[in-house]
Amino acid sequence: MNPVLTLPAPAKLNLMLHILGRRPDGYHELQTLFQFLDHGDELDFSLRNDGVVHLHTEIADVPHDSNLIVKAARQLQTLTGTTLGADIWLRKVLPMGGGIGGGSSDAATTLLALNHLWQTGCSEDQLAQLGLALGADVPVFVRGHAAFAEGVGEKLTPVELPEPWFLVLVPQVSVSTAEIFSDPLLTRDSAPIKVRPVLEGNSRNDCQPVVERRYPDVSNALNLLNKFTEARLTGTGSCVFGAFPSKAEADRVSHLLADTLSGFVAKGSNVSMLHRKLQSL
Ligand SMILES: C[C@@](CO)(OP(=O)(O)O)[C@H](O)COP(=O)(O)OP(=O)(O)OC[C@H]1O[C@@H](n2ccc(N)nc2=O)[C@H](O)[C@@H]1O
Ligand SMILES: Nc1ncnc2c1ncn2[C@@H]1O[C@H](COP(=O)(O)OP(=O)(O)O)[C@@H](O)[C@H]1O
Repeated sequence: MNPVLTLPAPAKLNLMLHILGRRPDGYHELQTLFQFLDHGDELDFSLRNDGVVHLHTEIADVPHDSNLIVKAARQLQTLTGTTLGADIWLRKVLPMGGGIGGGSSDAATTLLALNHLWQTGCSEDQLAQLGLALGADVPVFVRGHAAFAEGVGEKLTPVELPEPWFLVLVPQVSVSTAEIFSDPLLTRDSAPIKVRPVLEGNSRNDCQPVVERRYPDVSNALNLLNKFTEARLTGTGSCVFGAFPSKAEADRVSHLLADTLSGFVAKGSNVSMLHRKLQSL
């Protein structure tokens, strides 16, 4: 048995999300602030010499070849022409369709892991570009630093943010990103804003009113969390989050809400735990 490389795939939060307009291809121009959480999936990678990419873990409603992990691996094979393959296992922790980027993070971890295992020598720029074709959120996970993102999420300016503890509530609904971006009532004309006012807290999530209207469970979660701290939607949801000064305080509120809503407590981090682990290899 070949040695196994085990790496994390952390979640992200969109601390704010403004929609500036719609491009001719239908995609929306955004401004968003990404921070990572010390909480996520975990993947195991083992080298194969026959070029086969085999993900051994099935996830509900996602066929093997549509899984972003498999797609990422194959894209890297195509780009580099390597004849190597991999066996991959996934421990799925992050809720799907939750706006915390699980699929995108799995894809980014796969690109970085296999570039390392296959010794394909791609630069971070090349991997971020490859990742963008898989999803708008993949590049920030490849870069691994908290960032102010523009364009569709690919123009990244690294930022240093406070690293509070977050309580993330997980309403039991999966929100389709495409459905929210096609809603006629979505705000699409927010004025561009500079990083500084964003860091001073002058922001919101433009998707939130549309998601709240369509998903009462999300609206309930926001109302409940708002009783304790300012609550906000991440991405297109369904997850909502609030910041706390300590783990003890976040845990306390989590326990108070536990009968009504599931969730988890995790620390915000400006350097993703994937990159911290890679630096130690
Ligand atoms: C909104 C964000 C914010 O971080 O996160 P999530 O809530 O999905 O995690 C992302 O931009 C989501 O990125 P991602 O989840 O990769 O979206 P994609 O698969 O690329 O796009 C799904 C669909 O959403 C719409 N879409 C997505 C991104 C964007 N900037 N404009 C869009 O109009 C398009 O209709 C697209 O077909
Ligand atoms: N490895 C993966 N993990 C999660 N979802 C995946 C994966 N590969 C493909 N998908 C698909 O991507 C969709 C969005 O996944 P996810 O990243 O978890 O949500 P979000 O973009 O809301 O944060 C899923 O509903 C699923 O159909």
